[in-house]
Amino acid sequence: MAVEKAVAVADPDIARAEFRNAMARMAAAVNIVTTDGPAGLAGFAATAVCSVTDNPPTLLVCLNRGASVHPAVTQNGVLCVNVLSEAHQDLSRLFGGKTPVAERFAAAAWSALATGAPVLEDALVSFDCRIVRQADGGTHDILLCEVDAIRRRDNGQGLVYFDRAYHPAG
Ligand SMILES: NC(=O)c1ccc[n+]([C@@H]2O[C@H](COP(=O)([O-])OP(=O)(O)OC[C@H]3O[C@@H](n4cnc5c(N)ncnc54)[C@H](O)[C@@H]3O)[C@@H](O)[C@H]2O)c1
Ligand SMILES: Cc1cc2c(cc1C)N(C[C@H](O)[C@H](O)[C@H](O)COP(=O)(O)O)c1[nH]c(=O)[nH]c(=O)c1N2
Repeated sequence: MAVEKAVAVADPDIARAEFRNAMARMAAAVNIVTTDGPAGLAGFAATAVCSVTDNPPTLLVCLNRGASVHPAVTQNGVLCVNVLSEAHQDLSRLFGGKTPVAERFAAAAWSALATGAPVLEDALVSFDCRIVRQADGGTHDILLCEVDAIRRRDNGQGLVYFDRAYHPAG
């Protein structure tokens, strides 16, 4: 095993950089989180998504307070977590960059389930959610999301983000 350095992270700037380098070594599923409603249509690429409990079915999503999508997501109070397949790398790049909203959504086909948040037609699975609580995570808001509806397909490989690059999960 190659041994790497251990780093103390007292300096905040070094801590941030070292934390990001460390997080780059944590493989994560890639999702597109969408919303629609009175505050408008929006969507962003997200890896900070995980399961909280199955009773009631609940996910958490960490959303940067400075993101352009933040007002739409939090004011609409609904979102859909669309889990991406290996075929969705280009779509993820669109939703993870500074592309205008209309251009992001024009690149794929969408439908809706219970909340009206856009459901990606060929997602591996889509969790249609209501935001039931919002916790303060500093630069990010931690959104606790109860699942109202699920759509799943049983074929296709996942998409993983690791070492700042996309990889097929299988
Ligand atoms: N949780 C997040 O907010 C998050 C996650 C992944 C990527 N991003 C953004 O996507 C862009 C490209 O990311 P990258 O992975 O190629 O390189 P990067 O060096 O910016 O990030 C490396 C890793 O650090 C974590 N990270 C990055 N920014 C973060 C933030 N603001 N808060 C908490 N964790 C963060 C993520 O796990 C990321 O994969 C950057 O602008 C980054 O901020 C944000
Ligand atoms: C692979 C990957 C993963 C994530 C992101 C990016 C990328 C490339 N981004 C950033 C988010 O997608 C980005 O803020 C918006 O899409 C574009 O920024 P604006 O919304 O225009 O500010 C991101 N942002 C966030 O608040 N929570 C997250 O979990 C993630 N995860």
